[in-house]
Amino acid sequence: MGLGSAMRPPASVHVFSKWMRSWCVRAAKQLVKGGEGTGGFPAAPSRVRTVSVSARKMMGAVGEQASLGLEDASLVKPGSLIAGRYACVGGADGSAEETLVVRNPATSAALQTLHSASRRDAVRAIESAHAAFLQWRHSAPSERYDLLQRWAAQIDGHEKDLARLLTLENGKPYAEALGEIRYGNAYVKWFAEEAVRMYGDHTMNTRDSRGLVIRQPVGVAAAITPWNFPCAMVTRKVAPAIAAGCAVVLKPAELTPLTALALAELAKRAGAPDGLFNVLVAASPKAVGEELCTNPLVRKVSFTGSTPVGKQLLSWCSSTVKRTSMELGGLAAFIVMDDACIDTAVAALMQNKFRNAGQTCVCANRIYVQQGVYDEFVHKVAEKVKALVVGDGLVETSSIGPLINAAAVAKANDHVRDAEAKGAKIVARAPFNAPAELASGHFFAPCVLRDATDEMKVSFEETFGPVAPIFAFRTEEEVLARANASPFGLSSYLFTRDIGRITRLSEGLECGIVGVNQGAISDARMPFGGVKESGMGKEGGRYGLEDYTIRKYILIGALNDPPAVCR
Ligand SMILES: NC(=O)c1ccc[n+]([C@@H]2O[C@H](COP(=O)([O-])OP(=O)(O)OC[C@H]3O[C@@H](n4cnc5c(N)ncnc54)[C@H](O)[C@@H]3O)[C@@H](O)[C@H]2O)c1
Ligand SMILES: O=C[C@H](O)CS(=O)(=O)O
Repeated sequence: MGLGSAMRPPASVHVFSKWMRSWCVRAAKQLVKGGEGTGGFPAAPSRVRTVSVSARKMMGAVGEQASLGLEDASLVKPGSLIAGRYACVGGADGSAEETLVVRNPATSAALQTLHSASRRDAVRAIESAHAAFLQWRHSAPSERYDLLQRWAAQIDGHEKDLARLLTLENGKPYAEALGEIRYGNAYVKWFAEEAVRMYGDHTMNTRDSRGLVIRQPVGVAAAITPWNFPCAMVTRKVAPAIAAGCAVVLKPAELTPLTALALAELAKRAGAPDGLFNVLVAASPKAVGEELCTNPLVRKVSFTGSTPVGKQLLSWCSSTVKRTSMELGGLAAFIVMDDACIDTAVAALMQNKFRNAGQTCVCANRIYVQQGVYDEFVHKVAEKVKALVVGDGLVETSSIGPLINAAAVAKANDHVRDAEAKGAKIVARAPFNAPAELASGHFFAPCVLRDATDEMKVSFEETFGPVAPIFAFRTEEEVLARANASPFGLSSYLFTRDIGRITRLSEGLECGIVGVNQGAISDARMPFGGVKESGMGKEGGRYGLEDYTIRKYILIGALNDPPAVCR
C-alpha cells in the first residue's frame, strides 16, 4: 500500500523553474526576516507571476505550518538530511526538482512542504554515509554506547513534540503516539547496551595455531521504512546499525517523513558525525529505492513494508548480493479455544486489533473462535467496539484515529462489502459522524463481522484497517491447518489454558511470533520477524545486531616458530 492517488500532490507543484528556485530562496529569507508582499512572501518577479495556483498555494504552505504547534519548531525540517545539511525547497544547491506535501490524515490539511530527493541526492547520501562509515567503523564500543545514550536522552527530552508530530502525520491518537516514541526509544537504549557486547570467538585449533572469529560492521546500511510506525520502525534499524559501527541512509515513507527527520535532528544534536545518519525524503520512492538497492557502496538493505515491495527490493539487491532484512506483510491468526478465559481473549483482541486503527503488521486479520464459545465471544467483542471513540488523534477522547489515506479506507470498505456479499453480518460498528472539520479526513468506523468464511478477502488479504472478522472452527487440527494455509507467517495469537494445546499449537503455527493469552507482543528486548512471505531476519533483542555485522575467521599459525631475530 503506497502513496494513494488521493494523496499525490498536483503535478504543477512538482516542477520548479530556475526562476522559481531563486524566488524560493529569496522568499524563504524574506519570510525569516518577516517579509512583505502576499502572505509574507516578496512579490514574485514578473516573469514568474504566472505561477500556477497550486504552486502558489504550495509556496504558501512552505512557511505557514512551520511550527505545527511544537514547543521546538526547529524539529520540523524542510527536506532530506545529507552529510549533515538539510535540503530545502528551491535549494540553492540546485537539487530541488520536486516537492512533497505531507498532509494530516484527519483533515487532509497540508502540514509541511518538503524538498523531494532525487536519485542524484541518493548517490550523494550514500557517498556521504560511506565516508562516515570509514571513520565510524573504528569507533570504540564505548563511543557507540555514548552516542546512542545521548540520542535516547534527546528523544526522551522531546517526546511530547515527537508524539505530536507523529499524530499529525500518521493520525494515531496522541497517547498511542507517545507510547510509540517510548517503544521506539527502547530500541535505542537496548542497542546502546548491545554495542558493548559484540562478542567473537577464540579457539585453540592446534598447538601452533589459534582461531579467532571477530565481528565487524557490514558497511553502509540502507533502511526503508513504512508509515504505520514512523518512529519505532526507524529506530529499530538505525540504532543497531550505529551500534554495530555502520552508517545509515534512511528512506522513510513519503506519507510520514517528519518524525524521521526529527529523530535524525536529535541524533545530530546528540553528536552524530555528519553523514552517519542521512535521511532521504522522496515523493516518488522508486528511483531513490532502486539506487539504495543497487549502489555497490551499500552493503545492507533493511526493509519494513509490504511483501510486494519487499520482493521488488530483493530483486534489486541481488545485483550486488547485498545483505537484506525483510519485515513484510502479516495475516495474523487469533485463535480462541473453548477453554480460554473469554474476557482475557476479548481484552487482548481489542488491544491488538484496534491499535493504530488496525494498521499494524501484527494485528489479528483472522479471528478464529471455537464453536462452543463463538456467540459469547462475538457478543462481548461487539459491545466493546460500540464503545470505541473515532476522531482526531489530537483530541484526548479519541481511541481510534483516521486511516492513513483514502486508499486505506477504500480497502477496508472493499473487505467489508466482500464479506457481506459472501454471507458475513456486521454485528457492531463504532458510532462516528464526521464533524465539519474532519469531513476531509480518512475515517473508517471500526466494525465486527460474524460468520466469516475462508472464501472472503479478509481471510487471505491483509486488511490493514479496523475490521474484525470472526470465523468459527470445531477442532484444534482444523484451526491449525486453516491458520497455516497462508503464504504469510509473521505473528499468531492463541488463547487457551491447556498446556498441551499451548505446546502443540504454538509449535505447530508457521510464524515468527506467537502470543499466548496475550495480544501485545512488541518488545525491544525480543527478536521480531516472520517466516514465509512475511520476511526474513530478526529485529531487536539479542539477535538484532547480527543483521548489521559480519563474522570474520582469522587463523594465526606458526606460533611456536623460533622468535624473530630483530635486524
Ligand atoms: N513486518 C513488519 O515489521 C512490518 C511493520 C510495519 C509494516 N509492515 C507492512 O508494511 C505494509 C504497510 O506499510 P506501507 O504501506 O508503508 O508499505 P509499502 O511497502 O507500500 O512502503 C514501505 C516503504 O517502501 C517504500 N516503497 C514503496 N514502493 C517502493 C519501491 N517501488 N521502491 C522503493 N521503495 C518503495 C515506501 O516509500 C515506504 O518507505 C503492510 O503490508 C504491513 O504489513 C510490516
Ligand atoms: O506494524 C508492524 C510493527 O512491526 C508492529 S510493532 O510496532 O513491532 O508491534
